[in-house]
Amino acid sequence: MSSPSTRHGTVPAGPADPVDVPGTGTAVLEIRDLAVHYGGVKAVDGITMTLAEGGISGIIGPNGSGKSTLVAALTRLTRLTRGELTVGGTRYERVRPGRVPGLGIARTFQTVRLLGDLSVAANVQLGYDARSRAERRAPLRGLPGPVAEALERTGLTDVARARPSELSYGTQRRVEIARAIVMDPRLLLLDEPTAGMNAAERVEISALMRQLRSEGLSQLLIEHDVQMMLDTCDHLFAMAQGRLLTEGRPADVVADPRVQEAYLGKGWKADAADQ
Ligand SMILES: Nc1ncnc2c1ncn2[C@@H]1O[C@H](COP(=O)(O)OP(=O)(O)OP(=O)(O)O)[C@@H](O)[C@H]1O
Repeated sequence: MSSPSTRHGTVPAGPADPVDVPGTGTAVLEIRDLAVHYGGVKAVDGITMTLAEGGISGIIGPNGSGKSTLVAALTRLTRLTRGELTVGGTRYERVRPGRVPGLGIARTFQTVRLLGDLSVAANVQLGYDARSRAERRAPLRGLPGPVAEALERTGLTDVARARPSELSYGTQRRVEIARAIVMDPRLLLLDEPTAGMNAAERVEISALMRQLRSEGLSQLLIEHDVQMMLDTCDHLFAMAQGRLLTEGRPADVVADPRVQEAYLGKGWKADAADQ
C-alpha cells in the first residue's frame, strides 16, 4: 500500500509487527499530571502518559480504575482538576469539546451510535461533514472522495448503501470507525470497540486497527479483553485506582504482578501473557 497523505502530513507505511513498531518516536499526545476528582473521588489522579505517533497504545485496568474518565478528559468532556494535554504539539486542556475534532482527535464510543435511517455511506459522511463548516456546504451528490476512501479502508464499500440494521454488530462497529477516520484524525480513540462482540468479530477489529496503523494512524485503545490488547497494541498502560501502575511492552505489562494483583481474576492474565 502506498503512503497515504493526510492533512497532518505524509506518513510512512509501517510494517505490521505490533511489537517491533512502537511508533515513530514522536509523541502524538502527551498527558502530564492529569487529575479528575469528583468531590472526594479521585477518578484520575496524576496520570502522565506519552502516546507514540504511528503506534497503537492501549489502556487496561479493572472496573472503576479511571479509564472512561481519562477518555472523557482527553476529549474535553469532563473538567480537569489539574494537568496538561498536548496533541500534535498544541496544548489543549482548556479548549471546548467542540474544538477537539479540529485538533485531530476522533473517537468511537462504547455503544454503537449510528443513525438507523441513513445508509452506511451517509453515516460516514456525517463525520466528513463535521470536518469544517466550509466542507459541510460541499455538494453531497455522489460520495466525496474522503468518504469513499474511508469506506474502502474499512472494507465497507460493498455495503455502502445498506442500513446499519442490515449489518452485523461487528460491521456496524466498522462503520463507526469509518466515520471517525473520515475526519482524517492524527489520533483515533477507541473506547471498548469490541464490547459485545464474538471472537471472530474481535479478530476482525484487531486486524482493522493494525491495518490502519500500517497506514500511519495513531490509535489509543481502551479495552477489557487482554488477549485483544496483546494482539493489537504496541505499548500498554495499566491503570488502577486512578493512577498509572506500569507501562511497556504488552506482554511485560500483562505479566507484571502488580497488574495481575489489580484484577480479581488473575489466572487468565497469566495464560494470556504466556501466549
Ligand atoms: N461523574 C462522576 N461522579 C462521581 N464519580 C464518578 C463519576 N464518573 C466516574 N466516577 C468514579 O470514578 C471512578 C473511575 O470511574 P471510570 O468510569 O472512569 O472507571 P473505568 O476504568 O472506566 O471503569 P469501567 O471499566 O467499569 O468502565 C469510579 O470510582 C467511578 O465511580
